[in-house]
Amino acid sequence: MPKEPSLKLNLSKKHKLGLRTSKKTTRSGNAEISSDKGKSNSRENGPKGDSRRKGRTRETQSSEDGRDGKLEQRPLSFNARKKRVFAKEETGQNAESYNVTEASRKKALLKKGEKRVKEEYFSEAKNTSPRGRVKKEYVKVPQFQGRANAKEAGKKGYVTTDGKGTSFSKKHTEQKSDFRKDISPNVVPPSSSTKKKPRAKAKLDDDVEMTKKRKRVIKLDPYDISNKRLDDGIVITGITKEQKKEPEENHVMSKNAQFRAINPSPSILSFVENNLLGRRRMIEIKRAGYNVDLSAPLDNVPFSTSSERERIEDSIFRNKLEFFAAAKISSSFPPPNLPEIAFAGRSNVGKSSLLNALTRQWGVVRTSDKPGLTQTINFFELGTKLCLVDLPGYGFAYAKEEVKEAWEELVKEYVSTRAGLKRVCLLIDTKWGMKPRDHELIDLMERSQTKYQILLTKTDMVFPIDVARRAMQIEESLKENKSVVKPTMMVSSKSGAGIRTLRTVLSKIARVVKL
Ligand SMILES: Nc1nc2c(ncn2[C@@H]2O[C@H](COP(=O)(O)OP(=O)(O)OP(=O)(O)O)[C@@H](O)[C@H]2O)c(=O)[nH]1
Ligand SMILES: [Mg+2]
Repeated sequence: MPKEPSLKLNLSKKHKLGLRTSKKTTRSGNAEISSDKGKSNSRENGPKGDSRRKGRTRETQSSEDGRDGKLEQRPLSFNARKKRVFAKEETGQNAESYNVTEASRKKALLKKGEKRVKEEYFSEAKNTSPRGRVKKEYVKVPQFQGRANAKEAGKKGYVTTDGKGTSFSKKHTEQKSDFRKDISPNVVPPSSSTKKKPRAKAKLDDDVEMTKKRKRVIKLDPYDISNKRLDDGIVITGITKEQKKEPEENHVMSKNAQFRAINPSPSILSFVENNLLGRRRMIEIKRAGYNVDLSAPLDNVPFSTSSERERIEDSIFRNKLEFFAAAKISSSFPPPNLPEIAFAGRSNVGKSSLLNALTRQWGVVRTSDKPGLTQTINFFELGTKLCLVDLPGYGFAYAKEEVKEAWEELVKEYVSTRAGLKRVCLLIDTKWGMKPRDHELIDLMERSQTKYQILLTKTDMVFPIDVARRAMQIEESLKENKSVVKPTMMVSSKSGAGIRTLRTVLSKIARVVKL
């Protein structure tokens, strides 16, 4: 504090000296620029360069301090530089503390477009401001604005070190004009700075609010559905979760709405009810007289004894189911000695399970919950009357693309060329309905005039009304087809629903057909 009056005196003297002093400082400024140029590379080369820079900063300061011999020598820190930005821009008194000599020297340095010059310029501002009271008064409020300016400067390429950058020179032109204002004692009255303060404070408040908001957004995990605030529609990167989902949901909703709008025919509805198709409660099945302790309980005669249940109504299906051939290529197909009924459909739709359920010989045909288990065309004899053929599935399967394509080609060849093939049961998952691959196969069978019948599977997975709707939907879509055999069958290998009816339909084929 005692140094302050002497410093002011010194500055005013230099102000009067004017041109002579400025010439001197300009020369010294140039000399420093050239020395800086020599060091600029070393600055970029890691800690060694940094230590040199620090050393240089000390030297520069000490030489300048030597001029007035009053300021403390110490290395520049990043924070110190930032603070000095405010000291220069916002504080009138600080500006006054600049002398003209220093101003003209800085002007010359800034023209050279050196980043280092900027650093020094701010360091000078720090050094020329008396430590203590002044700093406390003026640094406090504008600090934020100064930081913002520093950030802005960074964005605009303020720190371009090539000396040619336009953004750099632009910024320095602004700095120059600001600097002139600062050195003029009339331009920055203390009242003007106090007028600016509320605005600065408002901006500061806004900034703080913005920072808070931003922080809140970052804290939210967009994939955390447990976070209720997300469901409330808080903006995440400009789009709410609800907005994001809207088109997709609309699409799904419209499909669902279409499905729900289907009115099944009375015959389909009564078939579903008579066969207890669809998802049913255990108590309902019990009340209807079925023995729920048995596998596939609905493949049963209601209120029957055990012996009655074991007696399959159609004699053909009482025969033993025997595997006799597997084919990976069409040349390995066995000779068509028996009428054949093939089971086709997408992978995992329940083809193999249905063969077991029809014959009540669980385990003869291998099944799996992993799509793609059946990879060859498997031929099963049912006595001497009928041949059941289990085809590999198409669509999604755990197999290589080329392998799946080969299966598909094999299936297509079989259904379109096989002599002795009397019917293809095309299995469709009730829940998912028909898919493009199913339509492909249907088109092929239409072209080759192969008789096919649609079988809805896994009916125990959906509500009875939806079983009826699906059957209605498929019948409507295949109204024009010639090779399709009606009605659409509905079954569940698990509950046994619809199995007895299917047996009756299929055994008729064996009886009617003669090879
Ligand atoms: N809930 C229910 N599950 C079934 C039904 N039929 C079959 N499944 C299950 O569906 C899965 C696939 O059955 P699979 O008979 O192996 O199906 P697939 O059509 O032969 O499959 P690929 O051989 O891969 O073409 C198995 O886990 C079965 O238990 C059914 O009617 N209801
Ligand atoms: Mg299978």
